[in-house]
Amino acid sequence: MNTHKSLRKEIDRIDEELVKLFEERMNISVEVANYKIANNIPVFDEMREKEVIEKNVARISDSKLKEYGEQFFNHLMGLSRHRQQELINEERLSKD
Ligand SMILES: C=C(O[C@@H]1C=C(C(=O)O)C=C[C@H]1O)C(=O)O
Repeated sequence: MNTHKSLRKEIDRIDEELVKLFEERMNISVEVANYKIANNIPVFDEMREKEVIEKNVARISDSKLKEYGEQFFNHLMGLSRHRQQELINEERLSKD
């Protein structure tokens, strides 16, 4: 197999793991949304998001990747918040 092909195979293997973890994380976020709905808690928690970024960026060993890691987590949490808001909106509509 040529190098490009074999590297893409490695990326495919990593993506497969990422997708599982992404789905798992988003499903937990849905559970958090249900807790927030039941307890009337806002979706966005700035302090928690700062903690998540700080903790995880510190885990990245390559200093050149830290900025990318920060963006990755910002995007990930943005999607998580978006999904939570979608559920909250659906819940509100179902009560109208
Ligand atoms: C999942 C939560 O909701 C939001 C999304 C977060 C995340 O995806 O990690 C973190 C904080 C909140 O802004 C939470 O409050 O824990």
